[in-house]
Amino acid sequence: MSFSIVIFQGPSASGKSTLQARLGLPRIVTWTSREPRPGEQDGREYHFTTREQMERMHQQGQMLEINEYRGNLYGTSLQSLEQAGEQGQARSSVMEAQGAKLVKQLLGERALLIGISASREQLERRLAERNVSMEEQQFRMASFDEEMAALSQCDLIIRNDDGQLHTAEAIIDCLRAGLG
Ligand SMILES: Nc1nc2c(ncn2[C@@H]2O[C@H](COP(=O)(O)OP(=O)(O)O)[C@@H](O)[C@H]2O)c(=O)[nH]1
Ligand SMILES: Nc1ncnc2c1ncn2[C@@H]1O[C@H](COP(=O)(O)OP(=O)(O)O)[C@@H](O)[C@H]1O
Repeated sequence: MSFSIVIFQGPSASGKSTLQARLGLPRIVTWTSREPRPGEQDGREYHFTTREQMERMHQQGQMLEINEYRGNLYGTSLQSLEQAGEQGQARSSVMEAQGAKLVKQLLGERALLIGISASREQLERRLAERNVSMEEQQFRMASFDEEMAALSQCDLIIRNDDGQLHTAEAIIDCLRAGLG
């Protein structure tokens, strides 16, 4: 069996982007209506756009999935899915739980859902170390319980607690060898 898409899900700061980069598959750049954060570039972290534009794209059938998360829309366009890599090559994406569930329903066994977990205390500390404001930290932690509960829908859950990064990376390296 071969996977078309590998999706990382889990709470904020659990290490989804870090492990996605480690996997090394072409990354799908998704769309969001949220404001870019300092240092983020349009077309690199996300395609930044308006809520109206995303809703229009959705109505026109251009989106694989679209979901509201913490007050903003996030979604994967069919075009960005096609553009991410060569035909037949698996791609990777990071999604919140509802979107990941939808893609799994749509693509079935062609989608591999990898959940990343870590404790609440550790995630709060990681966010604090990233110079995120207190308000933003609370905002991002608001979905912690929901994201942790939704790990049960994953095909595989990788623990990425403090001190576990090497093990988590070693698991990803095994997957990379298998996907290559
Ligand atoms: N459903 C869905 N979720 C997405 C998509 N792109 C990003 N996300 C998720 O939206 C959530 C919020 O992302 P972001 O605003 O970057 O904040 P952070 O990951 O908490 O720092 C994360 O769980 C992302 O993985 C997408 O195309 N569809
Ligand atoms: N096992 C770990 N122990 C300590 N810090 C980690 C670990 N894994 C990731 N980090 C750090 O936590 C922060 C959040 O990681 P990131 O991959 O951006 O998370 P996410 O994409 O889930 O929001 C980064 O600064 C990253 O270097």
